[in-house]
Amino acid sequence: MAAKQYTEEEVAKHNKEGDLWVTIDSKVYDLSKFANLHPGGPNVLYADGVAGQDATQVFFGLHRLEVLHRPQYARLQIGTIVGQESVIKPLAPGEVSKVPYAEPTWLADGFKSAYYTEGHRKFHKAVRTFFMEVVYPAAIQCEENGKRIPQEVVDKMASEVNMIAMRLGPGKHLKGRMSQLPLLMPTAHSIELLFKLIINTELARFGTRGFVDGLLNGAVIGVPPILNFGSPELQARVVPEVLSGKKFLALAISEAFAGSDVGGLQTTAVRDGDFWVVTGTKKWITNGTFADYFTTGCKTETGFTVILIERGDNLETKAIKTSYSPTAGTAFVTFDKVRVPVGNTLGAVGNGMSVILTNFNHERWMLICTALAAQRVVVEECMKWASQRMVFGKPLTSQAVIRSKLAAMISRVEAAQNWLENITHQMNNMNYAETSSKLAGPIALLKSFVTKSGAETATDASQVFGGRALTVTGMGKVIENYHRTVMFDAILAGAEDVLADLGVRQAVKRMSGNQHKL
Ligand code: HEM
Repeated sequence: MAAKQYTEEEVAKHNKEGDLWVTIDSKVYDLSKFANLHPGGPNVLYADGVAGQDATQVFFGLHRLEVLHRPQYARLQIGTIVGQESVIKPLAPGEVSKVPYAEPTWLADGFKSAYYTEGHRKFHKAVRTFFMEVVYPAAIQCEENGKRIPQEVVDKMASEVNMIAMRLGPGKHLKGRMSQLPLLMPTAHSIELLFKLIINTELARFGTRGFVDGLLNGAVIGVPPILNFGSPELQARVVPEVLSGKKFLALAISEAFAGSDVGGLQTTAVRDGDFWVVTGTKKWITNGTFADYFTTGCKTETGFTVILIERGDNLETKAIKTSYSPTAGTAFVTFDKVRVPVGNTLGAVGNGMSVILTNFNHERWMLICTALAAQRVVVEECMKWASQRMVFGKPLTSQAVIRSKLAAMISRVEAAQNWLENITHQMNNMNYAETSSKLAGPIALLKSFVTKSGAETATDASQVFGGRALTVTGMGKVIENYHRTVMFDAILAGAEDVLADLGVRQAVKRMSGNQHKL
């Protein structure tokens, strides 16, 4: 950090081409050489009120703070203004935002919660710190270059904090791993669903929707059927490889022939002695391009059966171009008479539909967490932007129409957060069977609500940011990524309208019988 101090009068003398200084948030920058390289052009820098002046307000109307922290720009700083202190600071890793509604109330100063304890807060801080320090830099890079999550990040997630195992939530797969979690585990014996909620909401704050799925989501949704329905031998062989980040796994259910209507699946598995012979295709398979295993829904003689298929001869994956980053590894998978040991069957033959359907609750709940967290980040971005953007000499927040959009956005995330915490509390207190019978409907309704409100928030946020919401880099980059990708949440793990309908059908089913009359 440059230590030299200048007075405002000294800075003001450097106000022309070839000799150009500006002050931003009490820091003095020498832009003499940079001016011709400036992406916004040199002339804007020579303007009155900029050259030799305090350009803080105009700067933050056009750039994100992170610009000043990029090494190539940070080194333009030559000193500070005497007697002034910088007031604009990025959050330290693990720190909670002070912007109203940027965090759920349980993290806000002075608010109480019926669900969370001091242990959850400590856990939250550790998870946020880990994600910001270890995973976030990779998220930004991979979202842009489309490559899969780097192996060294996977290794750190697995070996340093057991993040891959923890992302699966409570269960026997955590046994023996606890001792490796001193940094993150508030208590050494259990990890209930609120911890998993915290992990999911933290990783969705990156503003990089493709990478969020690329962060081994395939394993998060594809390993539970192995844990719940696989033989002990299969579990012992496959689960440690995946949870240690040595192998990757994808859930392969949807097809070009069938998406939310899983009854229409056409991939077939035919018995041949001790093997299944699997033939067919799967589409939209997240992490499929780099997966080693596929938890696959197949049509068998007596109904549907879920089978774990290992990559090998006759199994091909092709990347599908989608509107989010290829870092997610979205694939088209072809099985051409793939031979799979019968021991890889998950659950009873013909009982695959219930394996698929029970797994959906867990997948949808996870998606609600990430969709909601991403939506909350949009609220934070809009709160900040509407306060710093000046129009007609006043901040955007002085416009009633903007305040009304903020009101709608805030209300939607707060409503969904409270609903999610309630459902999570119920899940924590119900066994697997009860969750399946009582919560499939509420989870489906909440997912539908969160994704519908996400689309509304994407539209509102784009109006707040204007043209900036349309560019991949710069001020509106988070909003651009959000409105380009918001439909993924509305479609993956069950389309929005189908789920809304499922929620109501489940409720109506619970009213069967004659006892409910007005
Ligand atoms: C340390 C000083 C500055 C640096 C390092 C810097 C850097 C940048 C960068 C990297 C961009 C590309 C967009 C982005 O990534 O956000 C940009 C765009 C721009 N900058 Fe600067 N800038 C500085 C100061 C200023 C100042 C004082 C002005 C005052 C008018 C200005 C006006 C602009 C404009 C008009 C754009 C185009 C914005 C857009 O397309 O939305 N810059 N600048």
